[in-house]
Amino acid sequence: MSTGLAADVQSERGGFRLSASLDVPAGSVLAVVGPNASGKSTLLQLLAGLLTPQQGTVRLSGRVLTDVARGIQVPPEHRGIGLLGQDPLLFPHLSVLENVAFGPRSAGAGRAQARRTALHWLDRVGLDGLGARRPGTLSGGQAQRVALARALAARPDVLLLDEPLAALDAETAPVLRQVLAEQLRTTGTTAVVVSHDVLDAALLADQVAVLHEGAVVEHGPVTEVLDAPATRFTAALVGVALVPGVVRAGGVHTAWGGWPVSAIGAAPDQIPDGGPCVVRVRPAAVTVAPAGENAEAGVEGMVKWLEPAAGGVRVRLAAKSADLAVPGVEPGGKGPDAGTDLLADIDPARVDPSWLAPGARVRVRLDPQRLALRRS
Ligand SMILES: Nc1ncnc2c1ncn2[C@@H]1O[C@H](COP(=O)(O)OP(=O)(O)OP(=O)(O)O)[C@@H](O)[C@H]1O
Repeated sequence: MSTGLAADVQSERGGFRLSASLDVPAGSVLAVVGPNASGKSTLLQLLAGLLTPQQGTVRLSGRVLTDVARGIQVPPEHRGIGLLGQDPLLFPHLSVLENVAFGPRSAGAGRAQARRTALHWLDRVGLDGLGARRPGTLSGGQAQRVALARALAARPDVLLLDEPLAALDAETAPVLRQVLAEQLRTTGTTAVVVSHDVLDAALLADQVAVLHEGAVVEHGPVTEVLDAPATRFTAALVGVALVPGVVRAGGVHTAWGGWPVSAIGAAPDQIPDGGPCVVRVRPAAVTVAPAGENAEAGVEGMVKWLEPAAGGVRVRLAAKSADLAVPGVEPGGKGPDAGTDLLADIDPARVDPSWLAPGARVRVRLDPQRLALRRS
């Protein structure tokens, strides 16, 4: 049966407070994304019934699973909720096949039927032929795949997945992401997927909730939230910079340069003259060159650090000099991506430590056509 999950919970454990309200409509997938220690696993434990909140309720299709005020806490095994945690927790004394057949058997399937179901799921996760092995003989990634097959084979009303692809290598993760996406879609399973990879949210989920320090800071359809992050936390997760600026006399002024409002690709209708604004800058809008090159174009910035990125190197840039500051513009809020830092992607062929290294001064140019503007 397809079901919907609704929770409104407040929890405190070891000095960490979580307060979250979410609604996962029947048959839809919610991605919960956020940095380390933001409370993602805690939230799943509260939904699964492994943890009791200090206050709040959890309901599944109108059935009360948790209601602190009424003293109701349905135990995990009676919730109709399957949890695949970061630790695969396979039964060590059972074979791989028996592990996967466990759910169907518990749900009343006969031995032969449960075996067929288990073989099907082992095949789907690319582990056919390993059914007779014991979990102790598997690699970490293989064990994670068995755990995924076991979770899928049990066909719970709601599936909670905590970083289901984290232990998998770069070749296996996309294959299993696809298996998972297909399974969730074709069975209409209601699911909550925790990840700090926004790709999981983009490919698996309908809705996304962004957690930061135990609070939901953004919640909405995946395409909207990831395309136009409203908070710096979400922007940091999707690799977009939110640069503060001010609109004056039809122009936008930021620490990274100024442009006529009309030149900006996606501009809102009305920002009053003198009004603060936020310019959304994707890495693709940023060009970086050695400091001496094209001195007339762009502004100077400083390389903070470099990291590998898909198809190149991602650079974090700081607007270092004081003369880049825009008078009257608040330099930025709090958080991991506060301030005027930019991200840029550089083709690996152009990466040369003689000009591109932490601390180096570089020339930075933004393409106004690729920027988006909104009120602050
Ligand atoms: N059993 C526990 N007892 C006390 N505090 C805990 C316990 N488990 C987690 N915490 C704390 O709760 C906070 C949130 O942890 P949680 O595991 O929910 O975060 P997360 O977003 O899932 O992180 P990660 O991405 O690193 O898995 C952290 O500060 C953590 O130290």
